[in-house]
Order: sequence, then structure tokens, then C-alpha cells
Amino acid sequence: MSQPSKQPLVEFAAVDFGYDTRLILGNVSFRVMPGQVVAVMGASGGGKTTVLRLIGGQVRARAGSVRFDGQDVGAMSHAEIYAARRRMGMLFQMGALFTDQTVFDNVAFALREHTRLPESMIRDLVLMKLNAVGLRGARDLYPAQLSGGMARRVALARAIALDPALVMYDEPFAGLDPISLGISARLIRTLNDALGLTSIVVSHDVDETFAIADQVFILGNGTLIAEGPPAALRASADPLVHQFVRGEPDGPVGFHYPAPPLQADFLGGRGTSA
Ligand SMILES: Nc1ncnc2c1ncn2[C@@H]1O[C@H](COP(=O)(O)OP(=O)(O)OP(=O)(O)O)[C@@H](O)[C@H]1O
Repeated sequence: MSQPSKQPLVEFAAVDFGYDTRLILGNVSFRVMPGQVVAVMGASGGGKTTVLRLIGGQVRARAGSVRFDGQDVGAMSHAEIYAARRRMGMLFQMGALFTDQTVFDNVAFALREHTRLPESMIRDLVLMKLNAVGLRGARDLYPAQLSGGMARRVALARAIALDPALVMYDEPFAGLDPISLGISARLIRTLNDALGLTSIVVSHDVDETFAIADQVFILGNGTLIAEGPPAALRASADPLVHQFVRGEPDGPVGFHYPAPPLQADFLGGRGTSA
């Protein structure tokens, strides 16, 4: 019997990336092993979505390498990137469903677009995916007839329709009520394990994400400031990690954007040289 692969499914090695002259990520290295659920967290604007875009080949690293299943994404041709993306499911917060199509047709879309499977097989695959997210019975509904949590689950079924190796979630819990949020988080873990996926979740929800992740990467100040299993990060004495995990307003990451002293803007500017 062959041994399970020990090669990372995703690997960042000393990655630098910036838009224009501004560096967004500097010297970022991490690995995602097959079967893991990993979380990419950190302050807003810290480059979390950019990490997903680098993996999907929408943008390329300036230095270092981004590998997907051993292949350097930055060196792929368009055809290779297209083929690699077929092995990646993406679920974005605003990954709107097609409003004029039923739940069934939304999930069937990628199968019809990317495969030549007969409709009878597509039907079975779609219903299996819908069953996995608990919505087999909702197949004939239109998106307008779904709750926010249900719509998110349909989007999840759509993201896994092609049996991807990797599923990337960008803010999958945004806008959900606490119950739907908990259900969605557990579903990500359950599907990951039941279907043999690997999952990367970008999220701000510390509790829900820590509850399902094997490994957490925290981005801050343009680089990876911490990584480890959730329990280790919760126990971390590092002030940055501590502030992030507890959601505290005061700490190494300031609440205020740099500004002149208060008295310069109020009290008629008294006490300033301005
Ligand atoms: N196409 C673009 N051109 C120029 N700058 C961009 C572009 N896309 C993103 N940025 C900038 O890159 C930085 C990182 O953006 P990114 O979306 O990766 O952050 P994020 O950590 O996902 O943020 P959030 O949690 O707020 O979604 C931000 O400062 C953003 O303004």
C-alpha cells in the first residue's frame, strides 16, 4: 500500500508581495499539509486575501515561491494555472449565487462547465454535495428563498462540486448569526475530514476559527507574526498574539491611525506650534 504523501499541498517560501511600490507581504513562509484545516488571520488589510490570491495564481510573488501540490504557481503557464484552479474550490464572502438559477443549478454549474459528465451523473453528484451540507431538500429553491446561512451552505456545496484538493474560504462567516456561524464552521471541518479535503480559512472570528483549525497563521505588520495550533496561540505570551487572540483594543497594534495630538485638533489648537 502506498504511504500518504508528506508533501505540503501549499507551501510559501520567503514570499514577498506588493501592489505597486507598497509591500503587503514580506518574507512569508508556511506550509499547509494535506488534510489540514488552517486559518489565516490578522488585522484588516494585513494581506490575508492576498495569500489566497497568490495560491490561486491571480497575483504572483515578487520574490520567493508559492507552491501548490509541488508546482511553483508563479512559474505556471495560463493553462497550468487554469488546471490547478480546477483543483481549488473557492468560497468568498460575497461569492453570490446566481439569483436566476435554482440551488441545484448553482451547484451543477461547475460540473456542467468543466466536465462532460452525463446529466444523470451530474444529478447524483449535485444531490450528494447538497446532502453533505444538509440541503438536498432545498434543491428547487431560488437564492432569494434561502436564509443567509443556507445560501452560504449552497455556496459551499458549489465550491466542492468538482471534488477539489484544496478549498479556500474568504470570510465564510461574515454576516452570519451566531448559530449559523457555528454550523458553518463545524461544516467546514466535517466536510474537510469526510471528503479528504484540505482547507484554508481566512477569518476574523477567533473563537469559531480556533475551534476548527489544526494550525493558525497570524499576519501582521506585513509578515507572519505567529503560527501554531490554536491552543498554543491562546497560551502565547507574545503581546501581539495576545492582543489578537483576546481582541483587545490596546496593545502593540494601535487603535488609532497616526494623528496629531488631540489638542492640535480640538481646543482651538492651543498648545501646538501649528
Ligand atoms: N488590487 C489591489 N491594488 C492595490 N492594493 C490592493 C489591491 N488589493 C488589495 N490591496 C491592498 O493590499 C492590502 C492587503 O489586502 P488584503 O485584501 O489581502 O487584506 P486582508 O487582510 O484580506 O484584509 P481584510 O481583513 O480587511 O479583508 C490592503 O492594504 C489593500 O488595500
